[in-house]
Amino acid sequence: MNNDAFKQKLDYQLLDSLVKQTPIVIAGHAIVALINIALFWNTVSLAFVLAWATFVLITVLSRWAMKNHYQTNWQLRSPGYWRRLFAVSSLMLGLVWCIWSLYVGSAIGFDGLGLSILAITASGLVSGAVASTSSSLLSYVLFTGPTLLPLSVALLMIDQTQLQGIGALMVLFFIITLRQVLQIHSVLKQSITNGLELEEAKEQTERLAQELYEQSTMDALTSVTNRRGFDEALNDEWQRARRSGLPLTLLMIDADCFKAYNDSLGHPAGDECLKQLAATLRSRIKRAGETIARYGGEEFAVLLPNTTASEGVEVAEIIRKGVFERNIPHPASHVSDRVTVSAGVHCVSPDQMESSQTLIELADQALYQAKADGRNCVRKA
Ligand SMILES: Nc1nc2c(ncn2[C@@H]2O[C@H](COP(=O)(O)OP(=O)(O)OP(=O)(O)O)[C@@H](O)[C@H]2O)c(=O)[nH]1
Repeated sequence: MNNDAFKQKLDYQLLDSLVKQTPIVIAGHAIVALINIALFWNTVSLAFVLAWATFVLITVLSRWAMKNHYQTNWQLRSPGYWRRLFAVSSLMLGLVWCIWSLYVGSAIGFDGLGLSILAITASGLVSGAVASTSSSLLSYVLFTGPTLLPLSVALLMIDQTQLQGIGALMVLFFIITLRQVLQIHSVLKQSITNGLELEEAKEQTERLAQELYEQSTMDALTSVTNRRGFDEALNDEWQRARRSGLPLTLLMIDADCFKAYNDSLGHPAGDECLKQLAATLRSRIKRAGETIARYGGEEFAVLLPNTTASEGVEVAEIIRKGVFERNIPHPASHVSDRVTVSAGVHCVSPDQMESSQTLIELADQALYQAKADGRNCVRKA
C-alpha cells in the first residue's frame, strides 16, 4: 500500500470511530439539554426555550443524518470532506451551549449559583467530548471552544473573585483537556496505524503464500498446472462430484510422434512446441473449475467438472482440431505434415463411482486406443 492509500485508510478509520460515537453524543446532549431546561424553567422565557430546543433538535437530527450519510456514502467523498462536515456539526453543538449559557447567564443576572450550574454543565459536556471527539481534533476544538470559552470570558469579566476564579478554572480545564485530547488522538492514530500495518503484513503473507503455492503447482515450461496441482485438483473435483452427483470427465491428450519431432528439430524446438500445445489448450478451456495440467512429458490432462462423456469428446475434438489448425510443421511425423495430438476421454457418473485412479487409467486406455487407431483422433473409454 502506498503512503497516500495508507493515510486515506487511517483517515477513514478515525472518521469511523468519530461516527460510532454519534448515538452517545446525541443522547448526552439531549439529556443535558432537558436537565438544563428543567433547572432554568422559571428563569428563561418560554419563547427562548422553544427556539433553543428547536435548534438543539435540528442540530442532533442533522448529526444523525450525517452519520447515516457517511455510513452509506463514505467512499464517494474524501476524508477531508467528512471531517469538515462533522466539524460543522460539532460547531453547531458548541453554539447550542454557547447560546444557552450566555442567554441563561444574562437572564439570571449572572447570579453565582446559576453560573456555577452552567459552568459545571459546560465542563461535563467537554469531558464527554474528550472521549467522543478525540478522533477529530477539529471537531473537538470547534465544540469545546464555543461551549467553554465565551462563558469563561463572561465569568472573568464579572467583578466577583469567586466567579472570576471559576472562569479561570474553566480556561485551565480547556487547556488540560486539549492536551489530553492531543495525547488520546496520537495513541488512537498509533493503534490504528499498527492495526493497518498488521493487516497489510497479513495480506502480504497471504499473497506470498498464494504465489508460492501457485509456483509449486505450476509447470515452469508451459505455465499450466503441474502434476502435483493436477493431483490436488482431481482430488477436490472427485469429492465435489461425489457430493453433487454431477459427472466428472477427464481428457488425456498426447502429442503424436513427439520423439521424432525432438529428434528432427531438436529439444528446444520440442519445448517450444509443448508451449504452443499448452497455449492451444488454454485458449479452448475457459470455464471456471476446469483444470489443464501437464501430466508428464508430452502428455496433458484436462479435468472437466459437470461434463458428460459426449461433451468431453466434443471438447477433445475441439482441442484436437485446434492443434491441427495451429499448423506447427512436423517434418518427421508419419501421421501428418504438422503436429497432431491424440486424446482419450473418460467420464465418471456418480452412480458408478470408481476411484480417481481408475478415472486416469481408463482415460489413458482410451488414449492408447486413439494411438492404436492411427493417432490424431479422439477415443472414449
Ligand atoms: N522437448 C521436450 N521433449 C520432451 C519433454 N518431455 C518429454 N519429451 C519427449 O517426448 C518424447 C515422447 O516420446 P514417446 O513416449 O516415444 O512418444 P511419441 O514419440 O510421441 O510417440 P506416440 O506418443 O506413440 O505418438 C520423448 O522423446 C521425450 O524425450 C520436454 O519437456 N521437452
